Parts: sequence; structure tokens; C-alpha cells
Amino acid sequence: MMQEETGFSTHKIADKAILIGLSHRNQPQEKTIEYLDELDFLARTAGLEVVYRFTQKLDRPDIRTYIGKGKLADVKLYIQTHSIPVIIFDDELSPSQLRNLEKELACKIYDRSLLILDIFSLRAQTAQSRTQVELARLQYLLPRLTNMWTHLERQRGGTGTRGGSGEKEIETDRRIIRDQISLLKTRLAKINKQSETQRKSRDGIVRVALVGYTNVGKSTLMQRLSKSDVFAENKLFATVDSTVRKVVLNEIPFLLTDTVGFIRKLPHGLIESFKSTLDEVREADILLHVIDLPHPSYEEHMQVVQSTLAEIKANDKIVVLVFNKVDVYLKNIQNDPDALSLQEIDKMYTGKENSNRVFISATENLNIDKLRAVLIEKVTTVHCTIYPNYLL
Ligand SMILES: Nc1nc2c(ncn2[C@@H]2O[C@H](COP(=O)(O)OP(=O)(O)OP(=O)(O)O)[C@@H](O)[C@H]2O)c(=O)[nH]1
Ligand SMILES: [Mg+2]
Repeated sequence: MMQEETGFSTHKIADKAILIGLSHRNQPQEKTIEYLDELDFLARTAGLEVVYRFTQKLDRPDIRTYIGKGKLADVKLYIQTHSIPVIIFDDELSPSQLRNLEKELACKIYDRSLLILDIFSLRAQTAQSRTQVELARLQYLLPRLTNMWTHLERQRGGTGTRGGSGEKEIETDRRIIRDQISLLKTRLAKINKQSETQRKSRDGIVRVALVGYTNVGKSTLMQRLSKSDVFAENKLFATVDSTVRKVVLNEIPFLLTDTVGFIRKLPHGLIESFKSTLDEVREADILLHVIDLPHPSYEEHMQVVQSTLAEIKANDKIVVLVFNKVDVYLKNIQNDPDALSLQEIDKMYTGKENSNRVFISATENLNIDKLRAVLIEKVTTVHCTIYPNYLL
């Protein structure tokens, strides 16, 4: 079923925001700009409007306040002059950095992790993913409780403000959160058991999973291949829950799964609690690794995907590299004599492990037949190992 766009214009999140990023030895200026572009996209997905960016060059993040003293003063002046209610930092802040920054700047402070957690909780649809996100969120909040009252308040749906945050109140909050965490863990274990049983009942059928960085076109491709209405849009993490469809190609049935996209610096607790959703990926026989070819950092995205797959122990599968959005890529390189042709890119990945490659456009329906042919070949191979007596 096609979902309505939710728009994310939540009342809970204020409108205007500024971004803050650092460049350092391991992160040159260009990278920082690009990471901030991505952070901007995340912020827009969460319903915020980014009005300004601050960047600073430091050897390493300041242990107390992430950015240096002088820059902090600049930021303070800016947010006061322009009445900015939200600041978003590109990295995960330590609890003490967060505390110091909140004290100094007196506004709502987000880091990349909290922003992603917010988007996930807005997107989550099923009991399983809702419980997973809630758990990850509380685990993130627990050590940050002193500072993040507003987030906790939002969690409870409360509206009042709390006068002072005494140690005793904080201790009570901590206890409440710990109780909630163990409750959610029990609930999640039960749900996970159910979905495990459900997955077991699908034994004996080849399983294919779409994986890739967020916004690369997985859901669009799912629609193409399964002719179903799966929610796709130009926002990050349009998909948080897994969708499974049965597809039949050349008379061989298989299950195709569309699942949550990966992103760099994904909050650790989130991967942990999404492990069972990602079981769909871990238990797949074949992975279609979808890549946003025209994206300037598509190679880095591929690495993020590979290391996330390794983290969930899903790096031993048959992989087909599906280079998507070829329509945009070809348009972009028209006036760029240095750009690589599709043949050259294809060559770059030749001979490497898992080097099945297909160049497609999911929206323009380019080369989808070729992808189907590759898929049929792979699915048939796996099908024949499950059913050795199957006659082709
Ligand atoms: N030009 C072009 N746009 C595409 C193509 N494939 C997908 N898109 C667009 O890319 C955007 C993201 O597509 P989705 O299918 O939602 O991507 P996804 O990988 O499922 O994203 P998440 O679920 O957010 O991780 C949408 O605006 C699509 O219309 C393509 O081949 N060409
Ligand atoms: Mg999707």
C-alpha cells in the first residue's frame, strides 16, 4: 500500500537550525563540506530548515566543547542575533560536551546520532521497529539525562517545564529509563522470536535482499522488480521497516526484501537494536547492493555498506553491484571530459570478488532486463543447491 507522505513538520522540532562541523587531519575540508551536505539533508528530512553552517579546522575535537573557544563565541553571537533554536553537530557528542554546550549556548543541541534516531522514530511503522528505535533512543539518552530533559519530556509527551534539574530528580528519571529499557528488551525479544518463526517458515525459498546506502533507490527498484507499491521518496530513511515480496522470474520463485538504508556514523545502538530487522539481510542468499552512481561519494558509500554488512555478519553472500541512477550520471558527465565512462567504471570492479555488475536506472527503466537476467542466473544457482533434483 502506498503511504501518504508524512511531511515531518512536527511541532516538536523547531524550524531553524545551524550546522557545525570540524575538519582535521583525517578529514579534509572537502569531506567536511560533503558531510555537512548530508547532515543538511538529514535535517531537512527531520523537518528542520538549515540557515547557516559553521566549520572549524582543529587537530582534534575540543574535549570540552567540540569546537574551540573563539568559534563557540561566534556561534553564540550568531544564534542570539538570529534567534536560532537548534544547533546540529556532525559527530556524536560525548555527554560532557553536550552538557557544556547546552550550558553555554542555551538552545536545543542535536548531534548526528540523535537526528538519525529522531528520523527513525518518525518513520518506524511496525511494533518491531518502533520498539527497536525506542530502545536505541533510551540507551542514547541514559548517560545524557542531565542535559536532555527536553528530549525526555518529549518522550513522555509532557509539555510542562521542569524547575531546576536536581540530582534527585535526575536519579528518578534514570531509574524510570532503566525500567523502560528492560521492559522494551523483553518486548523486543518476544517480537524477534515471532519474526524468527515467520522467517523459518520461508525456508526452502531463495532469498534476495536489496541493500545500500540511504536514498540510492532500493525501494524504487523493489517496485520495478516486484511491481508493488513501496514507499520511495527523495528523503533519507524513507524505509525503516523491511518489506518482503514474493517474485517469480522464469518460473522460479524467490523472496525480495527491501530494508533500511545504511549511512556513515550510524548510531551504534541503532545497528544493535536493528539487528533482527537486518536478519532479513543476514539470512539472504543474494544481495543486490544498490549504488547511487552520480553521487560524488558513491565509493565511500560502498565502503560504509560493506563495513555495515561485515558488522552484521552478512559479508559472505553472492553480491550483485547495481549501479543505479545511470540516467543522471550520463547527463552529468556530458560536459566533463575527465569523467569516467560506464565501461571504465565497470572495468574498475572487474576481477574483484563479487564482481557481478549491472548499470541501471530504476526510474527510467534502463537495463532492468539485464538485471533480471543476472538475477535469474543467481537465483537459479541457489535454487538448484536447495533442490538438487530441480530440472532446468
Ligand atoms: N534520476 C533517478 N532517480 C532515481 C532513480 N532511482 C531512484 N531515484 C530517486 O531517488 C530517490 C530515493 O529513492 P528510494 O527508492 O526511496 O531510495 P531508497 O534507497 O529506498 O532510500 P531509503 O529508504 O531512504 O534508504 C527517489 O526520489 C527516487 O525517485 C534513478 O534510476 N534515476
Ligand atoms: Mg527505501
